[in-house]
Formats: sequence, C-alpha cells, structure tokens
Amino acid sequence: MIIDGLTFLPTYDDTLEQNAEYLRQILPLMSKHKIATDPLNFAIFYEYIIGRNIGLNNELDALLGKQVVFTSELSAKLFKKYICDTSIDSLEKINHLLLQLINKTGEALDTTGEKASAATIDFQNQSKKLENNQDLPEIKIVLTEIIAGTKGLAETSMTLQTQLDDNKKEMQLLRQELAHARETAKTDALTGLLNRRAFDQKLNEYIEIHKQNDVELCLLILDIDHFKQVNDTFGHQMGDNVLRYTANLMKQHITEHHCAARYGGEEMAIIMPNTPLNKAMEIAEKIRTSLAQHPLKLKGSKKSIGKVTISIGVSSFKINDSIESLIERADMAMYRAKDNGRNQVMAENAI
Ligand SMILES: Nc1nc2c(ncn2[C@@H]2O[C@H](COP(=O)(O)OP(=O)(O)OP(=O)(O)O)[C@@H](O)[C@H]2O)c(=O)[nH]1
Repeated sequence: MIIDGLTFLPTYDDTLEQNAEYLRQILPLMSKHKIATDPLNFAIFYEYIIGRNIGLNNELDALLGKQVVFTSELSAKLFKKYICDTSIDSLEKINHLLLQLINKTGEALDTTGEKASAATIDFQNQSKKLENNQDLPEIKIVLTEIIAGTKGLAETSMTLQTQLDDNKKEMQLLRQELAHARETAKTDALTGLLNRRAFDQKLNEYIEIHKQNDVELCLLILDIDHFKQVNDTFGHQMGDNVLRYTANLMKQHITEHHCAARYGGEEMAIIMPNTPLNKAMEIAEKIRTSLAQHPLKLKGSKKSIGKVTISIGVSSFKINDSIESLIERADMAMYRAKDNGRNQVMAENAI
C-alpha cells in the first residue's frame, strides 16, 4: 500500500551477500520448527535473523521455546505487531469507512436523480394538460399537482443537501484519521522520532533539493556508547528509557527544519538542511555534552545508572553524493569517534 510515496512495509538495505547469509540461517531454522515458508513467515524470520526488532525476537524466542504451533492467525498477529505496525489497521478502517461514504453518497444521488426524472415527466404531462385548456377547475387541479410536485422536489433536494453536508463532515474526519495514520507510519513508536523508512525518504528529498540549490546539508549519525552494557546491567526496559531520553534530548537541540530519526537499534540520525558543517558540529557537540554531563537516574529512585555517552559522526553533502555515500562518511566519522575513545563528535575526513 502506498500513500504519498510512503510504503507501509519495512525497507532493507542489506547486500546480496548478507541476504544470502540470512537465507542460509532462516530456512534451516524454519524447517527445524516446522514453520511453513510462506511470505509472511519468511518476513517474520528474516526480521528475527537480522535482529533489529528486539520485541519480535523476544516474543519469537518465547514462542519457539514453548514449541507453539505457528498458525496463520499467529503469523498475521506477529507480522502486524512487529513488522507492519498499526498503520495497516487504521488504513483498513479508513478504507472501509470511505467505501461506505461513497456508497451512501451514490445512493443519495441515485434517489434524487430518480425523483427528479419522475418529476420532469410529471411536469411535462401537466404542461400538456394545460395547453389550450379553458377549464378553470381542471387548471386548478393541474396547478395544485404542479405545486405539490415542486414541493416534493424541493424536499428531495434539501434531503440531498443534508446528506451531502453529513458526508462532508465524515470526509473531514476521515482526512484527519488518514493524516494520523500517515504520521504513525513515519514515526518510530519507541522514540517518537522519524523511523528508518521516513528518514530514507526525507534524505532523498533533501539531496534532490540540495543538488539544485547551492546550499549546505549535513548529516549526523549518533550511536549510544556501550549500550549493550546498559541493557545487560539494567535491563532492556531501562535501555528503552535511555533511547527515549536521548531522543528527547536530540529534539531539544535541533531546530524545526532538522529531521531527527531512529536510524537503527541504538543508532539515531539527524538531517540538517541549510546548515554548514561548523554549525552541525556545534549542535552535535551540544547534544553530546548535555547527555554526558549528568549521570542518569532510575525513575523514582536515587540509584544512578551512570553517565550515558554518545559518539557522533558528521558529514556534509557534496554535489556528487548519493544517499549511500553521505551516510557512509557520517558512519565512518562516527566509528572514528568510537575508536578514538567514544563520547566525542568527529567530522568526516576532508576529501
Ligand atoms: N533496549 C533496547 N536495546 C536495543 C534496541 N535496539 C538495539 N538494542 C541493543 O543495542 C545494543 C547494541 O550493542 P552493540 O552494537 O554491541 O554496541 P554497543 O554496546 O552500543 O557498543 P559500542 O557501539 O561499540 O559503543 C545491542 O545489545 C542491542 O540488543 C532497543 O530498541 N531497545
């Protein structure tokens, strides 16, 4: 399903070699658990093997551990819950309501049309009766019939107007629901940032704009340091809270023109259109220091989980850049920040 060029299916950017490797792992696993290799199940196990969908992996581990039978209902439930999020449900609902609305409008128009045609025939017959008619009582009867017909037609037209007004209101509600579903489809549920596919789409759009105009565009890739340790020491829930906290911090430091996204598990990204590299570095530094400044505390307790830090890589758009090359340079800068001791911001290498 596509709305405004946005697909509701996840996107994968793994190489052919990686895909082949996943396949070598997926098929024996599905076969071991006697799971049908239909497209839905395959998508579920693909996500499981690539391991970026922690919730799915936990639930699937539990199900496989209990040797639960993989019914088509269970597959559909997992697929909707972890792969295609709630947008499908909202869109199905909107689609259904829209069809109802179209049918109702069609019926109302048909009824009005039929009544108008019948009235036209009546009026033609009545006008024939009036031609050269000198009989006053008869003329009176015909005129009374014409007045009644006109009144009926006016009522039909009023009913149609009311029906169309109601439909217009319903249509406005549907438009709002659609806008909401569109937002949900672009948003990462945990952090409220843009999700990966919306990020890819936005970056593509900005690259096209920046190719045509000589203005600067920067990309930040942010990765939480030793995040596995946070999960291992304080639990996955706490890890999720740290992700949410970091995302909120990012939101506080960027402007309304910047787009912050959850790029992967514990990796985030910010697209900064119309921003020179030194300004992007300055904002990255502010995000880094405000996170590293204070140890994070467990909610409702004085216990500290220590300082959480991030490493950030920054790249700036060059005229021959593709989406991949721009991301790669920011990624490489981020890995240099990690290699250099973490908790720092690094710009791409000068070319
Ligand atoms: N809580 C939580 N953890 C996640 C999520 N997505 C990914 N992770 C975890 O993030 C961790 C990433 O670990 P690594 O890639 O090994 O890197 P790291 O421990 O952050 O270490 P460095 O990046 O080298 O500093 C893994 O343990 C993943 O399970 C999520 O949505 N929630």
